[in-house]
Amino acid sequence: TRSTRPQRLLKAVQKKAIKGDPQSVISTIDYFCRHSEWAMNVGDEKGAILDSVVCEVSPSTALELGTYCGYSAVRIARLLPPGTKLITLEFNPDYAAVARQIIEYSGLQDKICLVEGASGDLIPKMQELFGIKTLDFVFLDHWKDRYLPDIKLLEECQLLRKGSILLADNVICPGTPDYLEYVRNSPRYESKYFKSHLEYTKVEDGLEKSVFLG
Ligand SMILES: O=C(NCCCOCn1ccc2cnccc21)c1cc(-c2ccc(F)cc2)cc(O)c1O
Ligand SMILES: [Mg+2]
Repeated sequence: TRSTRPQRLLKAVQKKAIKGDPQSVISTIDYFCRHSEWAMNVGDEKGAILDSVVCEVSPSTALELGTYCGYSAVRIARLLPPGTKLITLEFNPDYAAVARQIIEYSGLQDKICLVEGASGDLIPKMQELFGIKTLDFVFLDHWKDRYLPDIKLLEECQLLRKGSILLADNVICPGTPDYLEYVRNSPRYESKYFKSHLEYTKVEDGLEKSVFLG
């Protein structure tokens, strides 16, 4: 049967990228998605904003919801200080299988812990599974209708502390209206919108950065 888009993206990485070089994996994926087949990676334009927030936060504990093919996991992990790990959660086993191989190809497998499952199931178990108390940084890039319930769950599970940073992809396209309304109006968050474009297109999209105030 026909290969899947993630499998074709993986093949392009294995053919064109330099093994062990995260930047070449990132550039190869961006080239493939711009010139061969669009795919829902955060992309180069929003990726640069993601990079700047990760560098600013320099997190000791980081969570990504929505791995897909591992593009943003590689972007984040390449910037993490030594000894820190990114936990990334993927619901779709086929996406996870491709992401593992792309992460390994980039040489960042020791900085990334990929977990398969649903956010609603994993979040309550994070402290016991990973021996963490709170999260310094969360990148939301999974089902858009799960952003709001999941940050409420992060609050309930005491996984956020004063100063924890949430960065949400796709707040315009496909859009996360209930999440935006909440973080922009809740006294417990200070929010800022970074205007950009949907990956590899001219369509407006953006990232919302929200600081938990405790
Ligand atoms: O849908 C998107 N992402 C989500 C994937 C499933 O995530 C499922 N998923 C991953 C962990 C996880 C954990 N728990 C539950 C569900 C969980 C997504 C979609 C678009 C997009 C924009 C315009 C279009 F015309 C078509 C698509 C762009 C993006 O940047 C996206 O991120
Ligand atoms: Mg996205």
